[in-house]
Amino acid sequence: MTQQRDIHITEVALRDGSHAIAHQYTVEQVTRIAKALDQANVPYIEVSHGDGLGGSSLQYGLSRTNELELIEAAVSVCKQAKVAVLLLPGIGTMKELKQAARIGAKMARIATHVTEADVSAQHIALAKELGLETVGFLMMAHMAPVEKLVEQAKLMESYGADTVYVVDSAGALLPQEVRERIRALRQSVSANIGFHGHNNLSLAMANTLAAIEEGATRIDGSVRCLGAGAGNTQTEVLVAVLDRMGIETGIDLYKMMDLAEEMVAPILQAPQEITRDSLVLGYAGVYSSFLLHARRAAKKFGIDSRDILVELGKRKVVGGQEDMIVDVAAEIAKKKLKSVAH
Ligand SMILES: CC[C@H](O)CC(=O)C(=O)O
Ligand SMILES: [Mn+2]
Repeated sequence: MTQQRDIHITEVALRDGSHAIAHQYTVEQVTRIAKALDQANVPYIEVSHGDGLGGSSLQYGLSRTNELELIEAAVSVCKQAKVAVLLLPGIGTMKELKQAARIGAKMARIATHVTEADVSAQHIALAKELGLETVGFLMMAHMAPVEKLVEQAKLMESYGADTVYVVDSAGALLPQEVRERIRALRQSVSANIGFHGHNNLSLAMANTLAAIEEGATRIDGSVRCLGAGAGNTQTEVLVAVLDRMGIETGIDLYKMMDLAEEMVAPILQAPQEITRDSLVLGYAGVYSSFLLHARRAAKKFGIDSRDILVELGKRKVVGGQEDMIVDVAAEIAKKKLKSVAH
């Protein structure tokens, strides 16, 4: 089934959504959901641990099921969709990327902090060598000025990335800031431009539309918003909105609505919504995937998770520094004890 598409959507519920369910996907769930997404004509379906290939660990959260089994399951039921994998150099390795390609992944998204594109060079080169469609994924895009983002995107393009993404990992960007970033990239790189939003400030949809209006053609969505923090731009809603705008995604809206309601909603222990914690992520500019870790640390030390998140924001902590969450929580608890003693 080929169709002319104005916007190419990558569905991330089976990867970013894994954060929201503490990486507990089963083969059965992934098979059912991937099959339904494929039948709804979604072009790309990302499957990996929430922190990318190799993420299953005590630091990032143990997966219930080996991600290679999940990827294999998705590949086995996709007739037209391409299965994508995410890889953060340092968490995932070349070996895992090769394994993913061997079992049928067709797209690799290589993610780095927005100022560290240089660490993606070898992984992007390997992905191209393996014949994968390759994306450079610049995370925490709110933390760098526009010129820096452009410089880093150019690096990824020079390594061979077909597409470069602006990733609003903290859900902290405002629509005007998204516009500036996408516009600047459009003027400076020839690669496709993509946008990945988080809904911590309830701006994922507005930011996604701003990105599209400025020329982004690769867009991430997640069924029922399933993703870290308050989740991502809701795919089935995005498909409906773009349809109203006369923008073609090639995706069957009713099929998306049905799978969201019947397959994804029942997996969730609680609806994906903007809670006080996820709101603080966007407000303080903290990595969305820190949310569950901060909640656990808050419980352990008997403190408010918002205090941890605000402090992490002040210290500009980035992905890979998850161990800081417990350190910060311990410091806050100590200060609290001292102030009670005085
Ligand atoms: C830890 C990887 C991260 O979840 C990637 C991503 O989706 C983001 O930065 O938003
Ligand atoms: Mn994300």
